Amino acid sequence: MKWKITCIQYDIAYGDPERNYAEVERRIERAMEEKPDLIVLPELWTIGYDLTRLDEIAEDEARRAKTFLAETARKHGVHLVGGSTAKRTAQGVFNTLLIYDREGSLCVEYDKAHLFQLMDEHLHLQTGAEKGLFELDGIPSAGVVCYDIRFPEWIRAHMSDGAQVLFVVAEWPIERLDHWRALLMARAIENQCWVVACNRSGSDPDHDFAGHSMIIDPWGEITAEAGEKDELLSGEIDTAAVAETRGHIPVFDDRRPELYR
Ligand SMILES: NC(=O)CCC(=O)C(=O)O
Repeated sequence: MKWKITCIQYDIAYGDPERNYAEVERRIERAMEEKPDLIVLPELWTIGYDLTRLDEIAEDEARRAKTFLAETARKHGVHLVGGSTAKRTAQGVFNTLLIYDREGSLCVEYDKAHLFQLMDEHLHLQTGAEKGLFELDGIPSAGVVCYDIRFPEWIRAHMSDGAQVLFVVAEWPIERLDHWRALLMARAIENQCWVVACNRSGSDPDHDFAGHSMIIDPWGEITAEAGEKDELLSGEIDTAAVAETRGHIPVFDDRRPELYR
């Protein structure tokens, strides 16, 4: 399967859902001029990291984001890795990644599993406990959120279940740009999978963000990479490269899980 992918890297308005919905709608319209098969949005694109006002700006059961993403996917006939939003539930607020296929059907609702203490997530959010596995056009895929990429065992658990493409949505600060690039490349190389990572650009009151959304092939080569500023980053992936790479160095056959305790 070949997919043309566009990552919408932009400067999320802090704590301002109205502005963000309008901005993302406009940017998706613009991205569609290139007719991608799949569009990716960043982490917490509805509110940014304004976690102290979640009472006001988190969405009950992520209803608004779900309606917007489903309708947008259907209207444009595009798969939407719809970034994440702050989802209010009876158990508290989750940082939730939503993925829709081009018919507007929900493929996966993944709650970020690892909360990033440096950005106070542990004070305001709940941890998820389910994997972000799904299929698009019959391709087994996985989606995770930002800090999750620092946990290779979590990503491996997805890949051992057969995923071939890893989608990462993020708000990753600039001071750890070298970690962002190295971790994404490592996840691609060790799992012999495509990595499609969409970060935000710009700043909020506490952080400057890195941009550098990227697409990495199963050999670990970066095939597309954005700069620091707002950008529509486009690239193509061919999922046949996964079987080729896994056939060349059969890491998954050679694993010795009985040793890894
Ligand atoms: N939003 C996040 O999870 C940020 C993670 C991060 O910056 C890191 O270094 O890890």
